[in-house]
Amino acid sequence: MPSTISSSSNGSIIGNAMSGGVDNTIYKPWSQYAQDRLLSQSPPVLGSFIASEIEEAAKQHLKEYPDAFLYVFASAGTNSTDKANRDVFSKWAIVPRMLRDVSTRTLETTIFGVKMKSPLFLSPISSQTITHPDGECASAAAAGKLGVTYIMSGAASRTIEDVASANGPGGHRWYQFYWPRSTDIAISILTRAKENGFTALVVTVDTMVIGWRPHDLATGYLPFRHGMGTQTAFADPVFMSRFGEEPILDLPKFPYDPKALDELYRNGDERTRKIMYIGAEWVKETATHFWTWEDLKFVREHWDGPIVLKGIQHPKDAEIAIDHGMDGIIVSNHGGRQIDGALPSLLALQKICSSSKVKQAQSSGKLTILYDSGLRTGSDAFKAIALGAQGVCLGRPYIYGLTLAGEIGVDQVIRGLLAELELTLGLAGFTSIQDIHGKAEEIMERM
Ligand SMILES: Cc1cc2nc3c(=O)[nH]c(=O)nc-3n(C[C@H](O)[C@H](O)[C@H](O)COP(=O)(O)O)c2cc1C
Repeated sequence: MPSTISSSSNGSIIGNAMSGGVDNTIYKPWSQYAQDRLLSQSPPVLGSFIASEIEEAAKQHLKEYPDAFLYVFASAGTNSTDKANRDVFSKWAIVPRMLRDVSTRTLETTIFGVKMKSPLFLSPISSQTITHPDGECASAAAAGKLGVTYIMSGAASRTIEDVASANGPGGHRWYQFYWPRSTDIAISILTRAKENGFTALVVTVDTMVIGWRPHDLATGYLPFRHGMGTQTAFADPVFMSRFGEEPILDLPKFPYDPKALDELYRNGDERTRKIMYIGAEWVKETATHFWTWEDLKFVREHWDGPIVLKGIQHPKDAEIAIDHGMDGIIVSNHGGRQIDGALPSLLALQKICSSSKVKQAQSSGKLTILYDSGLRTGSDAFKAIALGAQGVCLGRPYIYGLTLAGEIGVDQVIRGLLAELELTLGLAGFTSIQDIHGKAEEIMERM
């Protein structure tokens, strides 16, 4: 195996020396990670590369806080949509081609005019500090160092400013907007996101209210109640001025203990009472109103970068998004956390990408399509891209990496998935994402 590959390859730069006019930049392909692991004498940081084993280890790790694990793990109702999201990947099989020179491979792609090292995004996930003390800052840091785009949740447990700083000056970051009803607060949040280098806005359209999640309902687990996952609001000067307060930056940290906080509340602890009161006001701002297509005009007026709707499942909605001048969609069912018994998201992707209006908008560069929900492996990413996604979003698996090991745990999850994607690409006979994009009919078989 060659130890270096051409400059068109992806991966991280491990050296950058100019000698005699020759650029000796050495690129490390993502698949080098597999080589490194095979030669390593030590186990991987997460103990495994198998998503289900890492999930189990995260469950064990959080055994003193089972509700925190279940908040991440569980979905709506009977978890049937979550299961369907996984099962559907096995309905498509990759049919590899042989004897092609695919020794130089790249995962590079360009999205909204920005060249990216890979088509991977980290899905917006709220309240990450319930699983690890470093919360979103660790995930954003790992993504930033590996050139993966970090989508920050509007319900994060760290500030916009801190997440941007952890993601770093060269990091790619998008902001996911949970839309407050008050115009002045909405504008303030959008302005802060813009000023902190978030280049695209993700508007989540499938979570106007939280779905029926039996585990959280049975245990009364709602981190936002105690300010966990509301740091965007508590750091916002416009929102806080409504209560005559300065921004509050030290909200509950890991380990998040709802019972202890409730006890403090009952005992009249002034600070806890204040946080719980303001937290409840924020929930009223963001989780009680169903926005409509017409309302998107407001977002367009106040955000001058690309806008991406997250949670689209119906081809007609994808078409309406085009009519409303949206720049992209994330085909997602929120990991099955909103509707039990819903369409598996990969099937939704196939249907959406079969619409001629969508195809035309995508090929003319008007509409970017990302995939989300149930993605666990590099092979899953290959399939979603072959079905028409330009990029893929990873959800729960990186939170389990975070739970177990903070930033280096997220790093392992990302590297593992991208190494597997690059290997799968080559073993299937292709050298780039562009080779397989939208080619499902030629390169996969429906089972
Ligand atoms: C604990 C948790 C919190 C989430 N928070 C958000 C959020 O704040 N905003 C959002 O758009 N999606 C949120 N999601 C959904 C994810 O962005 C993504 O759609 C989902 O995790 C994909 O499913 P998967 O993890 O099974 O692949 C959350 C998901 C989980 C598991």
